[in-house]
Formats: sequence, structure tokens, C-alpha cells
Amino acid sequence: MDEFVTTEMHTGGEPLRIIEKGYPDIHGATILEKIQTMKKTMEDKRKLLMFEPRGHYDMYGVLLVPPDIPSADVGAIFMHNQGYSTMCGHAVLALGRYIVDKGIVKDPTIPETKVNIQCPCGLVESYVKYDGKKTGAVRFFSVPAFLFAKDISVDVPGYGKITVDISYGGAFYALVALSQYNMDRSATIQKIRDAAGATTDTLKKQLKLTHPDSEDLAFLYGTIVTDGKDQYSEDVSWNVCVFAEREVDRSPCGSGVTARIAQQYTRNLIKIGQTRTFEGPTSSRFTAKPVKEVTYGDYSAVIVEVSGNGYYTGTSKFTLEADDKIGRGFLLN
Ligand SMILES: O=C(O)[C@H]1NCC[C@@H]1O
Repeated sequence: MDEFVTTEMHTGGEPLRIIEKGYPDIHGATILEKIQTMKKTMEDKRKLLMFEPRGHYDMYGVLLVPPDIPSADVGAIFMHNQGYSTMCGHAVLALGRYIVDKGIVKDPTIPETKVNIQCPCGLVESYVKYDGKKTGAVRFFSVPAFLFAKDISVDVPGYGKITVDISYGGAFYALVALSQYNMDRSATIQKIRDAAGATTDTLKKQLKLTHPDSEDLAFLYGTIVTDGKDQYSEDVSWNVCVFAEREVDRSPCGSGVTARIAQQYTRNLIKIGQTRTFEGPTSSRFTAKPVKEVTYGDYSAVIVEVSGNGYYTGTSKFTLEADDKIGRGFLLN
């Protein structure tokens, strides 16, 4: 196995391992085809970098690949404890800085530099604060986000009947108020992880999702447990996103707050231009606002602008010895 070199960042506490060396060129004409190639032939590399002893249960990573949309500066393939995701807002908030700092975008402009990142769900336009020396906060415009279904009743084993909305913010999420599980903010992360995970598992068995562009984008990525404060106000709204194989997002979740704004906009709870602040389990915050109504397939959708900060935490070089069986990646949960 090759040597792997990474730059490590986090956004609101959520890790982002940016893989710079160790993967070959990925076969596929589109990002979604490249993901299929990785699923078939490169799972060992994902496990090596995401799982223990080099990662952990809640690890998150990204591989930059050549984009297939001409206006994109880079393509991004996101990975986690279960596989590959269609969108990652926290990664875009960190990657914006990384792409400018690495000189991948030539001639950066002050006070903001535009970076176009092709995500599996589509092109995400981001703007990186730049003062000529240092990069800072990043904002991005989501792909069209829409409320897929509302008030779905589901009987979750161990939790009873609850009502959920399904919303798309580059990935599909079930949105559930914490009170539906008879919990309040004193609930432990483990309890929230279990309840949200059981909800995702149950819904996956019962619900057929469709996406206007591709079947590869039509799957339930996770459940976001919220404080139920969906009506616009200047108050902070709290949520925890549990995605993939019950992985807990430390940040407020960029695609998740996009999905929440799409839900709120479609339910007439927020207007174009109104900004909300969302807080994740580490108390880190993103802001998000609906900026433009658009039509997307059969959906009335909205473009959402999300803002936040990513930070560098270091660089890593990883190796694997030929006779190391355990070191290929494992998870203890
Ligand atoms: O911010 C986000 O959108 C991502 N964070 C982890 C789960 C999502 O992909």
C-alpha cells in the first residue's frame, strides 16, 4: 500500500482529512462514476484513512479530483464511516480556504476569492475571505434545496410513532424535533445518536426517494434532530446531524442547515434574505439564509447561502506495514 499524505482541518469541530497523496487517478467520466469506481476497488483506502488506528468512528475525509463541470476549480469526493456522501457543507467551508491557500485558484482577489467546487450533488459556488495574506470565513451557495415530503408518520422501534419531514440540501435528511423522542437538551449525544439512527434505519426500509438529476443522489443520508425552532427568529436554533453509519456531525452540518432552510422556506416560516443561526453539538455556529427561489425538476426549490469557518489542525503522513492486519482499519463503537 502506498504512503498517504493529508492536510487536516476542522469546521465547527467536525474533522476534514484532505487526502493529498496515496490515491491513484480515479476512473470515471463524472464524479458519480468516480465514486462507483472507488466503491468497487478502493474501499481499503477509505477504511485505512477513516477508521482506527488512523481515524475514528466519526471521521470525515475528502479526495480532490479533476472536475467534469468546466467552470469548477476542483471536484470533491467526500467519505465517512459508511462510504461516500453527495454533499458536505462543512468540508466546503474548510476547502474554500485550502484551495486558495494552496494556490489552486490563481490570482486570488481581495476581500473575497471565488472558488467553485464540484460536489457529487452539483456545482457549489463559494467565496473565501482573503486580505492578501490570510484566508478566513467562507460562504457558499447550495445546489437547489427542496422539501421532499412533509408530515410523514413513522413508527420507530423503541421510540413509537413520530412525524418527520424529509428535506434535501445536497443530501436527503429526515428532520425531527427532539421532543418527538420525549427528550430535551439534557439528552446525551449517545441517546440522540441511537434515536436518530433508528429513525434513519426505519425510514430507509419504508421510503422511496427520488432525485431530479440522478438515482445515485436519491438515498437517505441521515436524520437531523432539532430543537423544533423552525419559525424564523433571531434566536439560535440547535441541531445534531446523525448521518452515514450513525456518525455524529460535530458542526451544525452545512447540507443539514441547507435542508432545514428549504423546509422552513417551503412551510412559509422564513422569507428570502432572512438569516438564521444554527448551532451544533460543540456549540459551533453556521449562519444560513434562503437567497433565491428556483425550479428544480418538479420541485419548487431554494438556493441557500451558508457561512462558517474552517481551521487547520495539522498535516499527516500515514503508512501501512505489509504484515499489519489490524492496522488496515477497524471500528470500535
Ligand atoms: O456539513 C455537512 O454537510 C456534512 N458534515 C457531515 C455530514 C455532512 O456531509
